[in-house]
Amino acid sequence: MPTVSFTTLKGHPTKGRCAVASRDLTVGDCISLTSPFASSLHRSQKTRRCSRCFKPFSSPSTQRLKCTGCPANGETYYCGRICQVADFVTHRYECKKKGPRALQAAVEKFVLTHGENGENFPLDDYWLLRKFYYMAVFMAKSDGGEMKGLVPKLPKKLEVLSEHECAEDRVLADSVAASVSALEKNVEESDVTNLEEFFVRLLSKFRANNFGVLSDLQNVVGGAVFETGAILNHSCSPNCVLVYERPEEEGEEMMQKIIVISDVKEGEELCHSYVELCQPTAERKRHLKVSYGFECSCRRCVEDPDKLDNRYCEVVKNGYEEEGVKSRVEEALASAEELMYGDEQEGEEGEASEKKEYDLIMQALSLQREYLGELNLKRYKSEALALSQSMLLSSVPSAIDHCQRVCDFLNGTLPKYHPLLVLQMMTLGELIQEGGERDEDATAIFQEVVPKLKVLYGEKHEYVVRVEENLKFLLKD
Ligand SMILES: C[S@@+](CC[C@H](N)C(=O)[O-])C[C@H]1O[C@@H](n2cnc3c(N)ncnc32)[C@H](O)[C@@H]1O
Repeated sequence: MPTVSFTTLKGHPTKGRCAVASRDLTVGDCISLTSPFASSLHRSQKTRRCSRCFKPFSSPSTQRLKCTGCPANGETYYCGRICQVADFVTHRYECKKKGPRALQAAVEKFVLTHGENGENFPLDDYWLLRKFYYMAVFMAKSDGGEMKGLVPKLPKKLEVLSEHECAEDRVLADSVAASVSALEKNVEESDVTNLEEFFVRLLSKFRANNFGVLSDLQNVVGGAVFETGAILNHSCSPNCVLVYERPEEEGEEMMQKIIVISDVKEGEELCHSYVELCQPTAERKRHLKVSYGFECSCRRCVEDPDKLDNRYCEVVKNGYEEEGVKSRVEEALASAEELMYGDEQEGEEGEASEKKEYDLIMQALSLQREYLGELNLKRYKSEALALSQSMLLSSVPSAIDHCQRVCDFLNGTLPKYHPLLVLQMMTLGELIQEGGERDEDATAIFQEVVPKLKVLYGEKHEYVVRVEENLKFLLKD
């Protein structure tokens, strides 16, 4: 059941509405647990997860129901009958056989207006926008059967959310309106007169209010609109984080959980971060302006000019640019990337090629470690790349070294309860345990990580169980 606790809605002079704590809150308090208003799985995940609840399939070919009406390029799978039936409310509009035949053509036309393969358009956003629209249609219909005045009938909470408009939205709205109008003609009579205007508003609401749904490992697997989550404003030093709970029982929905990560006094505003926090102030501000239409005036951006900005580009030894070190670093990294992502090369494969990639990254990294500061973003990126490569190569000592440095970076830049930091620390503990030489260090890390994992993912989550078992094993020795 959706729950919202300990929050009151207030007006804010510059941000529109805001959510404030209605009592003192402490780390770990959950202020909201809600299912999505509309959601859409990313195309890359279509065969791997249930399209309604996003639960991963244990293996690609088993335990999943395929929608027989969907075209080959738009496969839709469900974890079971309950999810399939529940999703039909909106899926019937997008599914070729059961829905309008004009849709496929409309989508294709739409995609073609954005590059040959739709590469200029975030297609996953479009699928979610459509779901959002169909859900709004469904709500409007069940609320009186009229399409007329659909905008005021959008979910009430979203209706009053602040909107921003940008030229990009207008162009996009034009195309969406064209494809949906093709769709409408074939489905049902529509009273929506000015589709373009309608979609500018819909897009503005959508852009400012949709969320990337993250897997437990912090990869984006889909998008969704959550009415409660959408009420929280942004801060670059947030007191809340969002995590997504995957359903346990068949038919349950994926839930967005909002968790308090620092103590909050009654009356204080509750915020989460809309953007990646490990980036310089100017970058965060630019992203917020472009994607959400506001000038960030949070404490970190204004009152406390970011002390991290200098450290993100810190050079600790002279000559990085002048003596050509920078270009040597860039060359080595470009060659590594060419090997990793370029066309398949003849010759070495598998481990030999991975070793070569790793050596090139290390060539760059040894120079970066000598010349750049510990929180320098470029150095951090190479360190993270070297970590994945060393894990591919099953080289535990190198992986421990890189992982430790990545954790040090995240520790210096993220809030203590940030999922990325906590998960990276869990990995570090596991690598050290696997290395077998520093059990006390692994024990100390796990002891620090368990309470944080519990705060973020709950007492019974598989990560908590796993780390507690590791701890038990280490303490037994
Ligand atoms: C998801 S909504 C948040 C709730 C919104 N304030 C409302 O009135 O319902 C996102 C929008 O809120 C506003 N907003 C959020 N955080 C802000 C901030 N730190 N400063 C200024 N405006 C902000 C922007 O208009 C943004 O597009």
